[in-house]
Amino acid sequence: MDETPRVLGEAQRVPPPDDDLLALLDPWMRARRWYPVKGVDVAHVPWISFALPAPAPLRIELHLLRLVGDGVELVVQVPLILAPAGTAPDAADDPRVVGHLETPDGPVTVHDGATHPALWTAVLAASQWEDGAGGPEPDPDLTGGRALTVEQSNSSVLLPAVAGGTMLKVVRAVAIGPNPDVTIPRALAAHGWRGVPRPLAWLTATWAESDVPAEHDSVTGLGPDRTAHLAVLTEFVAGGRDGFDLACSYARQDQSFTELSADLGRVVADMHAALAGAFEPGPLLDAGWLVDDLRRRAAEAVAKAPVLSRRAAEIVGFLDAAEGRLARIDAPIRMQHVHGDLHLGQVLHSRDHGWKVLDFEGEPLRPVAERTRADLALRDVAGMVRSFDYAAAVGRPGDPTWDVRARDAFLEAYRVATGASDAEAEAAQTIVRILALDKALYEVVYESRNRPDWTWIPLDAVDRILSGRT
Ligand SMILES: Nc1ncnc2c1ncn2[C@@H]1O[C@H](COP(=O)(O)OP(=O)(O)O)[C@@H](O)[C@H]1O
Ligand SMILES: O=P(O)(O)O[C@H]1O[C@H](CO)[C@@H](O[C@H]2O[C@H](CO)[C@@H](O)[C@H](O)[C@H]2O)[C@H](O)[C@H]1O
Repeated sequence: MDETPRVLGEAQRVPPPDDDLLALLDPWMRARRWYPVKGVDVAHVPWISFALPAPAPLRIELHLLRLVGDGVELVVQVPLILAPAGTAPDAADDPRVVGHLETPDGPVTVHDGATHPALWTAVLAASQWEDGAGGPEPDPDLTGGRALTVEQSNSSVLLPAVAGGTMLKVVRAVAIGPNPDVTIPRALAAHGWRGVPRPLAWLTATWAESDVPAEHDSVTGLGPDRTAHLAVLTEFVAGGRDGFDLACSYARQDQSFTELSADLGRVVADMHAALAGAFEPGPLLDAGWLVDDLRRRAAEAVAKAPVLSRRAAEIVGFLDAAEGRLARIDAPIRMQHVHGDLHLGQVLHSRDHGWKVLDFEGEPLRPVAERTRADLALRDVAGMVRSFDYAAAVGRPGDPTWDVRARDAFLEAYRVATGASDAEAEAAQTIVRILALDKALYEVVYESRNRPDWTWIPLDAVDRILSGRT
């Protein structure tokens, strides 16, 4: 095993995009599914850029741009392939083509790098590989390789012939510091938990203190950490079906989901046990901290989603009442590492392997520090509870109790698997209900920025929870 860390640094730096390239990227980025702040008025500020070795006449550039403005301060990665014009694909309406540029070397077609085999090869070669994962092959077999087009916050590429079948995730919203989607699955796999596909390789970028913008703030986390993961390669879950698609199709056919959701409850309990074993334990829950945090997050959601403003007073009232309920909880609740954005779209089901859990990045709209802090395992439980509601809203089952039955089966299996005492189970019920509101508020912001047609789904839930219904 090559012990030399493979990281992008000073030696790979290239100039950031010029005005022409920026002008091309500007509208293109805003229209991408992964663009994290749709409809928000932000500027695209070039930050740092790297080049990867590329076969002539191609150029491979990874641009990190800051999205700044309107309360937003994020970093996104835009990997590009620059090819002489006339090299296929070239059609302006091809989704893989960003556009065309005149350069001193002649006309160039700019490709979305995440969809281009030359980038996949270059990323695999520049990545650091897990011990025993085989390491980069000089000429990886990209047969069957394809960029996924499913809804997602990052760009994923299926590479069926690389390392026995892998998924390459090209990170879009860059987490500053070690990305939890690399560190957590690695730690879980090392701990012996088999419920997560094993990360095999990852691409890291580093920069100098002088690159950190003077006006940075705590939102991006641009500061002491000067590294980020730009891509991660993980084992492919063969035959894995996206849990949200699966649940929606069960709902559509009015087929009960209780058995699968009970299995999922057990897997989530196992995941929490493995996370508790793989990482240092967090502090005991301080109800005062939780209420303050809920109030802050709710205020942020109200500020970001105008549709929530007329519910602001009710939300405050709900949290005031929650404060009293939380203060009455006796059972000690230990905080720990959690998934952070658990929902049905983050789990894959296959006949051979049951449920596998993906994407430990946490909620992509939150600052990294908030995503990696010790938290309540019940936050993941609440995330899944919300997801059964989404599946019912999309799948429209004939049975009006479809989601309640799926949810209850999940909660009961989780309770049994964690061995919760009666007092703990009662406390959990209270907390999950409160965290379900927190999640639904986050979802209203997420949907209004990404899928406005779906905003009604979490908004209905907000209204139900505020009015005391489930
Ligand atoms: N290891 C894997 N094996 C099989 N499919 C995967 C794997 N990782 C991701 N996928 C598929 O890609 C989709 C997006 O992956 P995910 O990690 O959730 O990315 P994002 O951060 O973009 O949401 C998943 O819903 C799943 O369908
Ligand atoms: O999977 P991501 O890390 O990209 O998470 C974000 O996008 C999710 C949607 O893709 C969003 O999840 C919401 O929609 C799901 C159905 O598509 C549903 O299962 C979830 O319960 C619901 O929260 C997630 O909130 C967001 O962070």
